[in-house]
Amino acid sequence: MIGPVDSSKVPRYAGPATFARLPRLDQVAHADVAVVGVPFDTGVSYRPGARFAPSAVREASRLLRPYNPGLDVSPFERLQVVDAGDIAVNPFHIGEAIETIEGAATELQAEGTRLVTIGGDHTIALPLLRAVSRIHGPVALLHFDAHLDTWDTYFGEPYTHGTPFRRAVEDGILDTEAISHVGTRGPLYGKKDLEDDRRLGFGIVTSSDVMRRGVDETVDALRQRIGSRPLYVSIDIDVLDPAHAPGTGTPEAGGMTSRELLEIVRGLRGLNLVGADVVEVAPAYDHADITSVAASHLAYDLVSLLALKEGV
Ligand SMILES: N=C(N)NCCCC(=O)O
Ligand SMILES: [Zn+2]
Ligand SMILES: [Zn+2]
Repeated sequence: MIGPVDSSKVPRYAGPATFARLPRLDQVAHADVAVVGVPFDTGVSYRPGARFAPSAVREASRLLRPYNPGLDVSPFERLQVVDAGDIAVNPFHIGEAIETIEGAATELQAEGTRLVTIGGDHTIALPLLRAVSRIHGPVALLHFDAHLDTWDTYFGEPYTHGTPFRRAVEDGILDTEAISHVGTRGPLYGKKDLEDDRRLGFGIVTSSDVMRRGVDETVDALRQRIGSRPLYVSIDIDVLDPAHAPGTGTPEAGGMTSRELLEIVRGLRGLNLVGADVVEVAPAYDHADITSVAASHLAYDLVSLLALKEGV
C-alpha cells in the first residue's frame, strides 16, 4: 500500500498537490478508491467557476491527516487510495462532456475501483450515476443540496446543473424507492417544482427539518430508507450555509453548518456506498479557502466510509 507523503518529513505545503498528498493512479498497480477531478462548469445557471474546484480542493486537502477519529479509521492504510487526476472534458459542448465523463468513469471503475469525484458543477452527477449504475444497476441516492436539481430544462436545454436528477430518473438508473434530497431550501419557481419532484419519487429532508430534528434523527430516517441498497452520495457544497461555503455558484441562505453535514455523512457508516461526488465549489467566490476546506474534509470522510466498508 502506498500512502500519502509523510508531512513530518516533507512539509505539507511542499511538492505537488494530489488529493491528501496521495500517490497518483499511475504510481500503483491497483487502486481501491480513486479521487478524480472533473473541471467542468458549462452547465451552470448563475456564477461560473466550478471548473477550478478540483485544483482548489486538492490544495486545501494538503492539511488532511491519515487517521480519521470521526470514523475511527485510517483510510489510506486499509485501502489503496489514489488521485486519478482530472477527466479532460470539452468546455464548449455539454453533450460531449457528459459522454466523456461517463466513459472515463466507467474505465476507472473497470477493475473494481470506487470513485470519489470532485466537481465541477452538478451536471456531472448524471454521467457519474450512469457509469455507477452500469455496475450496480439502479442505485439509491442521497442528494445533499440547497436545490432540487430535478427541473426539466433551462433555456430549452435538458443537460444543466439544475436538471441531472430528473434525467437520471428518466434513465431508470436510480432506485426510486430510496432517493432523497437533504438540505433543500430557498425560493422555487412554483409549487409545481415540489409536486414534480415528489412524482419522480424523491423524499425531502429540508434544511429546516435537519435543524428541528437534529443529526441523529435525520440519519436514522435516511438509513431506514436506504437499507442495504447500493448507495450513491452526491454532495452539492451549497447545501452548506453561505457562511460555511461562500465559494459556490448559486448560494442560498439558511443552510447547514459544516459540522452538521460532516456528522450526517459519518452517520452513513456501514451502508453500501458505491460512489460519491462533491460538486459546485467555485473558488473565485471563496474566502480563506472555507469552501475548499469543507469540500476536502467531506471527500476525506467519503473515502473513509469506503475504507470502513471494504477495508481489510
Ligand atoms: N445545482 C445547483 N447548484 N444549482 C441549481 C440551481 C438552478 C437554478 O438556477 O434554478
Ligand atoms: Zn445546489
Ligand atoms: Zn446541485
